[in-house]
Amino acid sequence: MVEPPVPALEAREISRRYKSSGRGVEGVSFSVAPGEVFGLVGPNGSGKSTLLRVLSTAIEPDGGRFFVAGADGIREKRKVRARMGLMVDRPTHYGDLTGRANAYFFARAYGVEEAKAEAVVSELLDFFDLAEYADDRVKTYSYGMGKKLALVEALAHGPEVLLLDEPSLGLDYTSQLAFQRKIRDLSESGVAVVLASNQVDEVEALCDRVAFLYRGGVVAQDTPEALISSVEGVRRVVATLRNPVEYGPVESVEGVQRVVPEGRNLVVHCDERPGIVADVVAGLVRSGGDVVSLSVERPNLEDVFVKLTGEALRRED
Ligand SMILES: Nc1ncnc2c1ncn2[C@@H]1O[C@H](COP(=O)(O)OP(=O)(O)OP(=O)(O)O)[C@@H](O)[C@H]1O
Repeated sequence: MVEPPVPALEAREISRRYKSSGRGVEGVSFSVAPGEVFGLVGPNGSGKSTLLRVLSTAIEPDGGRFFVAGADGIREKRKVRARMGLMVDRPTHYGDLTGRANAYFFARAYGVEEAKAEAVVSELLDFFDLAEYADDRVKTYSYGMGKKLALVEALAHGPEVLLLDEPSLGLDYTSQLAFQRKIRDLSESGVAVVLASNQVDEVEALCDRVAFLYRGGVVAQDTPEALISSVEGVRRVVATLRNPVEYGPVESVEGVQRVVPEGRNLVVHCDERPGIVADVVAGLVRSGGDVVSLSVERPNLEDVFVKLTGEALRRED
């Protein structure tokens, strides 16, 4: 009989609650195959970072187990750590050292031998357009440069599993493209990637499967296509307004599920029914909105999340 392939990462019923807040994650299970890109999507506070902290062995779960290429995440921490690369959403560095030195020390700490560490770090710094700044002190780096350096560090030892927390948030357009290219290359070479992100366009573009996290638990898990096809009857109306408005009248339009402000846009998640777009526009006008442009878009993962939970992925800050 052929043995089923060993998952690159397997989480079984992971729970971790913070004593002070009583919040965290509860009973989270998923499995990621070698070469698979797996998205973790959920609003602020849904438990993405906590889950990644557990899976990276930074904190122990209260319950459940996890395995990295078969190695037990609780009993075989060293083995698991060596196989994993982690990028946290707020990376910290030694500000007085150069970017190159930071990344080099990281690689050496993972046991990469000197010459190889130097070569790999240079290659990655180059890939992420950091070569020019490689010998500047990190305290002079911008936020985006710090994020790119954290990516270099997560990748330098050649991990089998990559855990990335909001990796492309704060990256400029070119850097986001470089990041996506790198993820595709790594996946082709068999690296499993867990991508915690609320950039739904990027998640749809990169991820083979996605789990939605909500209040510490997984509420749905499937391919982006399957998830989106579950909201066929949903429309996404995006209105650009000249000025921000109180949009209560739009929310009370029949069939409107949720209105989410995004910069100068109002994104209206609504059911598909005859006349709904006209009614949304009327609601915008009643709100005092001066509509600059309006588009009706196909549903995306954000609409799926709204449908499942009644809440938006991104809240107003
Ligand atoms: N150190 C902590 N002590 C107490 N509660 C915490 C701690 N860290 C996180 N929490 C709580 O645990 C829950 C999950 O937080 P977590 O940071 O994992 O969410 P997240 O999905 O990563 O959010 P974000 O998108 O904002 O990073 C939240 O309700 C949060 O308030």
